[in-house]
Amino acid sequence: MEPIIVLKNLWKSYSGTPVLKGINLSVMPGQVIGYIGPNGAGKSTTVKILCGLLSDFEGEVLVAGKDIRKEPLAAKQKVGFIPELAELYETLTPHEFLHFMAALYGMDAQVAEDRMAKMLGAFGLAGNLHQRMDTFSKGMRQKVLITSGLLHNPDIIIMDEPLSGLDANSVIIIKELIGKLAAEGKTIFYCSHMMDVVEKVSDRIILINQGEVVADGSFEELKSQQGNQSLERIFAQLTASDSINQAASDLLSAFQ
Ligand SMILES: Nc1ncnc2c1ncn2[C@@H]1O[C@H](COP(=O)(O)OP(=O)(O)OP(=O)(O)O)[C@@H](O)[C@H]1O
Repeated sequence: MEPIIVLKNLWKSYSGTPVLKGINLSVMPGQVIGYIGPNGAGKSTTVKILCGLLSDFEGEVLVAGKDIRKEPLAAKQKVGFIPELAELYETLTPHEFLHFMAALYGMDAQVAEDRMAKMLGAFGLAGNLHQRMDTFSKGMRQKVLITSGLLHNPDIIIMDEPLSGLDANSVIIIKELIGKLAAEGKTIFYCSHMMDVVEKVSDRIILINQGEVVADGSFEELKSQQGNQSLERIFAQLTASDSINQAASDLLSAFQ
């Protein structure tokens, strides 16, 4: 089996400052990757490159066997992106917005219609299909974004903090959905700071720090390497430059 995502010696700089420093990764179809790292580690930059939103990088990126720079449209057809925050066209209804997205992907309108009805129904939004999204709560918007990322049935699903704003029941639905999508052979690239969720849903965890991979393996493998700790502890051990307790005290001292 061929890897579905390949990053070869990926470097990316902003104004001459490198933020990704030679990332190498091979992801096999059906894997659920938990891509984690501290603020500013380079997660969103990696995701933007994978989605074809940034092209001024060095190295090679293959998505579903396509070079993302040479064949961006063919690669993007295979990818569904669920961002944490996105510009939704708020004056549209989910029905209008999702049909617009479906048309961009060249989907059959009836297939899109049936899928959006089922997906929004599963999220409890069946009654909101024709309501303008400027009246929606954060969680309702997030459910529309998730639907939009999955509507064209992509082989690769890239999620950047997809649970942001979702209530507890919806979080459970998404966690279950990730497992079911992977069982169908979909590849999930899941970026998050929610360590408990990453621990549960991922079968491979990649930890980056300052633009470099510092750990790569299943949760069990990371635990055996790092001394049987929670993912939160492993994360802190591999990425915190200063004591976390000290940082909390320093923050508090600002009020004294
Ligand atoms: N458009 C930009 N111009 C300049 N610097 C940028 C730009 N976007 C990101 N950076 C810098 O690149 C580094 C990596 O940012 P990135 O957004 O990829 O991190 P991240 O791991 O997603 O962080 P977070 O967890 O906070 O979302 C940071 O130092 C950030 O300041």
